[in-house]
Amino acid sequence: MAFEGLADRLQGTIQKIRGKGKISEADVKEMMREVRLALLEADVNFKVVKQFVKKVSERAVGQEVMKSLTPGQQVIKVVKEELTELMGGEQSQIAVSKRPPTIIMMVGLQGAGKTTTTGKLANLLRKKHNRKPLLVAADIYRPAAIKQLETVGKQLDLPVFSLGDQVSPVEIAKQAIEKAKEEHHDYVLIDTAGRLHIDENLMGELKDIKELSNPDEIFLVVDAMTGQDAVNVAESFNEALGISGVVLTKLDGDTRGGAALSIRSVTEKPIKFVGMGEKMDALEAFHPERMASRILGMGDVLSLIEKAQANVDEEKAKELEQKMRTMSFTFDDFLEQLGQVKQMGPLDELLKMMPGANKMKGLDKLQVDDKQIVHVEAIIQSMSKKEKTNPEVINASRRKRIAKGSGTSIQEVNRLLKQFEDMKKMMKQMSGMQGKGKKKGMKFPFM
Ligand SMILES: Nc1nc2c(ncn2[C@@H]2O[C@H](COP(=O)(O)OP(=O)(O)OP(=O)(O)O)[C@@H](O)[C@H]2O)c(=O)[nH]1
Repeated sequence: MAFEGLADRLQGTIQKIRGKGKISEADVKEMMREVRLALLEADVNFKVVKQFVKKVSERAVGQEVMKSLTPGQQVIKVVKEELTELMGGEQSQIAVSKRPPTIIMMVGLQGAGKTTTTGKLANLLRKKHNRKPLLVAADIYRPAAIKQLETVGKQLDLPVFSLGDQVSPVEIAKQAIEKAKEEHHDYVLIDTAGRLHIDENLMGELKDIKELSNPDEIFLVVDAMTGQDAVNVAESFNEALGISGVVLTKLDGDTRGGAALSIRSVTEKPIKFVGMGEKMDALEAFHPERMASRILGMGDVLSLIEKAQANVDEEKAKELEQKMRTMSFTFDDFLEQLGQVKQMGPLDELLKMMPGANKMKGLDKLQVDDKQIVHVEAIIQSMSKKEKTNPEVINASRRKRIAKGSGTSIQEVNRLLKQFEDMKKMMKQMSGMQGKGKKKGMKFPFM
């Protein structure tokens, strides 16, 4: 899991001071020593670490007193705010040209994920922003690169502009932009050549394309797994070409986090998007504050909610809520809820966004098994209508029949019945609590 070591260490440090009613300078010093180590271990640039620790220390010692927080919580708040700031503060938006098409140049070293990201970004622009992007294959040095972009285009059902590998990239860009104007594409995404390392030829060509196409954005794609190398690459590209933002790929891997935390501060250019997997929908806008929460174990609840909103039918959600309140929740509802959760993506990914998730030891190994869900579904489908509505009628012989019918075991049937009972109890507690204004952590009912 990305940021795991950093998250563990920072959360350990925070745990120590969380409840403290008083915090001395020595406490802050001690804490800052651990924060410093945690950041260095996560491969964050040492200058960045130094500045960060200095800022947090100053603010933590000279805290204005807020009544609603304990001193321990105030220090945590400072750490979170500064982490957010370090990653760019506000979420940064993608440019929109006043005179369409908006032109985006995608640059980066080979293997960083440039071509994949170009496809993902076009997909996002179309799906989320209702745009009509044109993809441009301008990497003529690696014939496979053109094919790769064409494959991506086919997969997404998006047009790809290509003139083969005998025409110069500058000419390709020029003609692509003309075509985009004619055909009313509002975004042009130019996939430029990548090399194994930065050299003058590459930069020269990129500068030529930049000069001709006058792009609204130049996105540098870097691989988060390469840590400080990614930061150095960003610095070089920015100096030579001037970039407008960074896309950090492979954040789904177990990167220590150094690149994510250093790039903004070193290059003064924002991280705009993060790649979270190989699939074409695995690109997310980068939210510094959410990322900071995630690192500090406060959970990325907002992203989770957004994901849920994108996938859950609102009408149905309301209906479900009503049922939960009136306690008329049945196994049929449960089945439907399972279906909706499944649409949100693999369960272990969702779980990782929950507050305290990286405290749950072995979550990575746990691999919340989507197969398990299939079993649960099979069990429910083997129940009669009456059993689904009134599970208390399910006696021993019915359990045997259900297990047989669903190809599972009696133990599994028992477990599900028990979980369902527990879940109903929990719902009762929660709906009872709402009136009193108390909060309790939500749990995935069937975990
Ligand atoms: N896990 C994961 N893999 C990714 C991500 N982004 C890209 N990849 C993978 O990284 C590999 C390289 O991606 P490409 O898009 O081919 O790289 P490129 O930078 O275009 O390389 P060139 O075309 O050679 O310049 C591919 O196997 C991608 O599937 C990501 O966010 N997560």
